[in-house]
Amino acid sequence: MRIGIAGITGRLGTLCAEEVRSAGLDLAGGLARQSDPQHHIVTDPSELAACCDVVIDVSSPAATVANARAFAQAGCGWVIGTTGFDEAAEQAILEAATQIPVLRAANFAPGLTMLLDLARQLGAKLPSDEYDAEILETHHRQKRDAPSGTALAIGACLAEGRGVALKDVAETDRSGLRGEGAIGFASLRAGQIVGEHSLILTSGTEQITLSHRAFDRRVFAQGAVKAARWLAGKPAGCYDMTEIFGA
Ligand SMILES: NC(=O)C1=CN([C@@H]2O[C@H](COP(=O)(O)OP(=O)(O)OC[C@H]3O[C@@H](n4cnc5c(N)ncnc54)[C@H](OP(=O)(O)O)[C@@H]3O)[C@@H](O)[C@H]2O)C=CC1
Ligand SMILES: O=C(O)C1=N[C@H](C(=O)O)C[C@H](O)C1
Repeated sequence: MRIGIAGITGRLGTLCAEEVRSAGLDLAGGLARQSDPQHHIVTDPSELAACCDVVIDVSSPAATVANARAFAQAGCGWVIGTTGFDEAAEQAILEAATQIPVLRAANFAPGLTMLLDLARQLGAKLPSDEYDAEILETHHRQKRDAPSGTALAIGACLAEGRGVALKDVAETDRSGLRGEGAIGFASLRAGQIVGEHSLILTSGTEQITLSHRAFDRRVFAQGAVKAARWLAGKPAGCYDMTEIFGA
């Protein structure tokens, strides 16, 4: 099975390449902003897609629209770990998923995949007029997007459990009073912290916190490679990490 990595020179992409090799799979090449023919690194996503069964994309939202077109045209699978998309990128992903298999996960870690399901359950069971929901995420100083993709995914699952859409209740600007039923977000950026997320639900009489801490970025790379192996040859559509780790 031939795997390509978009963002191969990055923090996560480098580790994904190592995991592909150590799983005995064929690392067909990579995509970055600078080509490097000696290491099969190209700048054109069509060139990468032409030699891959699946591409693991851990690059940048700026690359997503072009990647979507190229991968859909070539018919290769697309595992998306990138976060921080705008509306155009979201649309491009949905369109691509009508033509190719797309597995999208803001977080490839097994524990976090479980946490998403727990968030959905808590949303369904703990009433939003009694339990205030806050999501706190902490990452390294190089991270560009906030809230993190994982924080937004936790919020979306909690909102789903509550029977509302996250966009209607998300609060990222914390000036003024918190809204009724709001899901609040807070972000910290410091040092080399790999990734920490907490969902905190607080009533007048108790508090429950679900927390996840990734202390080795390899947990994401391993999940991404498992996802790529699973996705190869699947029908077109949208998939997520519950296919790999259950929930
Ligand atoms: N799903 C998950 O479990 C995880 C997701 N992530 C997400 O993965 C993404 C990458 O994170 P990280 O590795 O830390 O980031 P880095 O900045 O370290 O790496 C980004 C990579 O993408 C490439 N790149 C950037 N812009 C473009 C572009 N316009 N076209 C093609 N390639 C581009 C860079 O190439 P160059 O070197 O040439 O600049 C580099 O290889 C982020 O969105 C992050 O949130 C991160 C960790 C876990
Ligand atoms: O940029 C990162 O590093 C991470 N990004 C993902 C996110 O935005 O949720 C996942 C992980 O927490 C690390």
